[in-house]
Amino acid sequence: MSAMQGIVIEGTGGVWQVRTPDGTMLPSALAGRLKQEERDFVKLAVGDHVTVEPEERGQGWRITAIAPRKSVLARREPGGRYGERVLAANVDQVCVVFAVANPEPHVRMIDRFLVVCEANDLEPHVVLNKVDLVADAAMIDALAAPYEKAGYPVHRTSVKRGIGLDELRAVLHGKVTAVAGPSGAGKSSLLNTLHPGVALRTAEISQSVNKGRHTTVGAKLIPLPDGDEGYLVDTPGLREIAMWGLPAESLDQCFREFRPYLGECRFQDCHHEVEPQCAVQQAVESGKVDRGRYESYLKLYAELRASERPR
Ligand SMILES: Nc1nc2c(ncn2[C@@H]2O[C@H](COP(=O)(O)OP(=O)(O)OP(=O)(O)O)[C@@H](O)[C@H]2O)c(=O)[nH]1
Ligand SMILES: [Zn+2]
Repeated sequence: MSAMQGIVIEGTGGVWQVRTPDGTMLPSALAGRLKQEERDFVKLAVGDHVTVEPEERGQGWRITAIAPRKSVLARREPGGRYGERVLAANVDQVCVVFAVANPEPHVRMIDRFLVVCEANDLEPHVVLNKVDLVADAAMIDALAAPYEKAGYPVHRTSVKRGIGLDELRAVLHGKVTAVAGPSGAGKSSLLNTLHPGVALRTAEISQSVNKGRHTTVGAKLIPLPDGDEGYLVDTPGLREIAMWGLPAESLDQCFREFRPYLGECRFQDCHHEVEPQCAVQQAVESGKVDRGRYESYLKLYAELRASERPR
């Protein structure tokens, strides 16, 4: 047998499960040469695309090459002292799932999570679930509007009535997707309806910017069944990626709809708070940027600044 290509879907105790395109699982160990080259920031992670070769003796496989990553889901350490801890590589997108009712959606929390996605270069999809619980479609449209206006895809779904499920299935198809959202939003129900048998340890979104927990997170990739070629990222702690280490100064970049105005402010180091001739504030005044989104920015900016102050 010769070299094969695959994707790392799980790792425990130095044994990595590499899945080939036909679904075969190859238990593999990192080749000695790669181990030596390995530094904190290039550690093998689930989602890595690798080349494996059969061991000369025995039945195992050796990982002999790691392809360059196109994205990294990482937890930045406060102050950046220990570099990043990579939870998963090559994650394509995040489905941020909220219920339109029961529990009530918390829009500031949606904004917070979109910032986390932007900071990690992950493509967010907003999923508004339980649309069966709100009879007034205009209310749902009002909830979706700021996100649609900012350029995010918004999907309206109901597990109960079977609304929007084909659309969401198409979003997951062929992609590596992380799913996040508050408890009770219907994440498990959605995934189980789309792909029966798929179970995730989904995570609640942390209310606080920097209040992450130092627990160990073993992420896994779950192949979607039925030859779908997509994967779900299973991590019990998406809260771990929070916004640790995100400099307050780069928060404005994480509000996608602000970007056309950045650099247009009078002051180069404008925080878009109270400064005169601020292009972002002007965009809010003229209705080009949603005021609620801007208020989220102000709140998160203040939080990030507070956490940067020396103790
Ligand atoms: N009416 C209605 N109820 C739903 C819908 N989707 C899920 N539910 C219900 O909402 C409750 C919570 O759903 P879960 O799928 O457990 O929510 P979750 O987001 O996985 O929650 P955690 O596991 O706590 O993170 C369950 O009682 C579901 O039956 C929906 O589209 N409409
Ligand atoms: Zn400004």
